[in-house]
Amino acid sequence: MDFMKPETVLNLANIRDALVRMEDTIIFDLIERSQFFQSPSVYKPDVFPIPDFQGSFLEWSLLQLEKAHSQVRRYEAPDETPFFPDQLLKSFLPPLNYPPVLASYSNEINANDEIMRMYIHEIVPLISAGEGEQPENLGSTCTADIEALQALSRRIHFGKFVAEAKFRAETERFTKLILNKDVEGIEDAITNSAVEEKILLRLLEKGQAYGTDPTMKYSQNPQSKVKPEVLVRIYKDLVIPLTKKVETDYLLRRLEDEQ
Ligand SMILES: O=C(O)C(=O)C[C@]1(C(=O)O)C=C[C@@H](O)C=C1
Repeated sequence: MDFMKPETVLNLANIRDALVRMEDTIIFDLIERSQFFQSPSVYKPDVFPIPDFQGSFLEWSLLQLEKAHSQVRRYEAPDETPFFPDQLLKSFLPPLNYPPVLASYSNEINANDEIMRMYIHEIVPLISAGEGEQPENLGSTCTADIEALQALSRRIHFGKFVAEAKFRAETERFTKLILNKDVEGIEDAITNSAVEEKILLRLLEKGQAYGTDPTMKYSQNPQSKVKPEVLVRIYKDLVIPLTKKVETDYLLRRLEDEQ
């Protein structure tokens, strides 16, 4: 899909292809993070004497990166959602002027606080190499976290494109549901259980393939770095439900643009 060509962005098959590719990035990022211990000091506020900053080492690191990336226009792209939208810097490059494909309020749909909470409290304990601290790996842990968080955020906020494509395909049906503020009805309308099942099955296969050394496949006990069942659980309980929440939050406001 090409963000300069709106028709390619709102094609549900293209969107789903992009989501499939993002699985690979997410799995590899989680595998990368899994070699380190939990290291709670990365996530607790005010553990380190960071000058002029109150918050965790991870928050500080991610903010520095977002400031730098905002200057190379990362957050002008409609598929990138910052964790610190109020603290970005202006780019000295000319603006990109992507043709609008999403509703005018789409930047206000930002699930990154929830993604951060879910990642720290649910995903990190599931995938880390052990509990406790690894002081020599604070930086590597934190950069692995940032990669994983950004990949998860991009995937989950892709729900906006899915929602827009679905709204355009069934405008009348969604208009009724939105006017009735029928959250359950919207959730039902955006759910495609067959697609979800396919994703979970594919994750199981990918987890078995990517997480192991392929030359060891005939050995008795090839070790997965992140257990395939854990990947499935992360998607089933966290990634897909949050994607659906982004879709629903986006759709609930979708008639604002029609007025
Ligand atoms: O592919 C879709 O139709 C989506 O809405 C995306 C997604 C997902 O998160 O992967 C979410 C809800 C559907 O039930 C199926 C899949």
